[in-house]
Amino acid sequence: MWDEWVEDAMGRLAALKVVRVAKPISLPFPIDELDAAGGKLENFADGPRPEDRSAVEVEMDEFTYKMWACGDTVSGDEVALKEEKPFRKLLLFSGNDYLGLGTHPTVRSAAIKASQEHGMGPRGSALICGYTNYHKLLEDSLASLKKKEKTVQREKIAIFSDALNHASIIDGIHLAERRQEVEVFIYRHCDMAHLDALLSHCTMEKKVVITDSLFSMDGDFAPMVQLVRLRKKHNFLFAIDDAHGTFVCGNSGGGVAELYDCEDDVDICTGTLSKAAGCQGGFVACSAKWKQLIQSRGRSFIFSTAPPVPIVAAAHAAIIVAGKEKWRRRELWSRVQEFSALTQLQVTSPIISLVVGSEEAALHASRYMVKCGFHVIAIRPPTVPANSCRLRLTLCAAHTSDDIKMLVDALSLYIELPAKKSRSVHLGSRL
Ligand SMILES: Cc1ncc(COP(=O)(O)O)c(C=O)c1O
Repeated sequence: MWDEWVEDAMGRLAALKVVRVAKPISLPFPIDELDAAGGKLENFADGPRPEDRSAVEVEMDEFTYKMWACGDTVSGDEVALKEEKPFRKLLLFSGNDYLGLGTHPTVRSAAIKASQEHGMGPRGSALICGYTNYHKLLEDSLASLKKKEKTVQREKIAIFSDALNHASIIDGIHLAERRQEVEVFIYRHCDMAHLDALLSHCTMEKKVVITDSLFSMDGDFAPMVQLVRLRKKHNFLFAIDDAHGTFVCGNSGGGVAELYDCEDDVDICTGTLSKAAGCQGGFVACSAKWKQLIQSRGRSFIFSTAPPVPIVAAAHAAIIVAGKEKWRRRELWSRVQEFSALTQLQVTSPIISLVVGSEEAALHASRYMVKCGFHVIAIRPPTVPANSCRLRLTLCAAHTSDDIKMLVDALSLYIELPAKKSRSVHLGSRL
């Protein structure tokens, strides 16, 4: 059905002569899959190297450290970055670079080489002059990772969105609402009975279900199996935001749909290159038909400058490294298991949500952790609902088993054992 509707929309766009296609620009240095870094895409390893640690070791100047540890707010303006200032070493447990690829030598050299040869271009939107052979190569790599094709709505659309979806989805829905193109139905977080009921009562023909695949704050997975079952029953377009799953989940890093073996049941998969790819930017993996429609109608694509070539080259290199260095995913999931075993908490992903309750309690816990040498952030409203303030920890392949033990030691002052059953962990009242 959706294929026919997309074809129909394309037909209308063609009649209006507003179908757009990006015309690739070939940059002077030809690239192919083995040569995107300007040299060979090599320098792979079987396990962690000393330089991997730079993904999780950070320093904080004494002033900022004291302000954080004492609970004062710091604007960042007061900090004079003088070399002689003492710096505190902290272990980062709050980033999203899950595989530590942002600091990988191959990714670095791809960006360096591309910036030396092409600068920060292309400085134009993809439809104008911003679609280079680097962008095409990255697109094709992402399409094969996600098993998708390379490559004027009149009726309203019903959008069904999980209550805890990411802000970017909510903002996208608001934009569509303002254009009076959609009717929105919010279903309770991961509540498939609620979603089923909403779908059953909806008489609109075109239905879309959109969900985070791995929720960014709670670290829980969308119920993919049940969602696929509901898709068969209600014939909706199934869209997932795989920002935290891409490169992290599935044997080949294809994401949450690969993990649940349902890639063909996901119609549209969005993702980011700023988390486990360690770079910047995002993508939409979809069919060739959808790609055409998005290229012709997607306002943020049409009216936005294309990403700079060095970032595109680095992101492509990151995909190659993530495919070759499978140990990174193994290490990451080992750290998840170790954390789970040491705390006896039911942790299911590298995002660990320790719900504290009040804002003050979360800030207190974060201050305590920084004093112990861990960069751990308190998450507060509006990011999460009031009274479910939390510490959000993220694990990385560059963390060692000892890092996890030290982290758990520091947290153990606060963690109530045995674990609560829920995926979000509640800290003890000492906070
Ligand atoms: C689920 C989800 N989607 C989208 C994004 C946006 O990604 P980016 O920061 O690359 O724009 C984020 C980032 O936090 C996210 O968590």
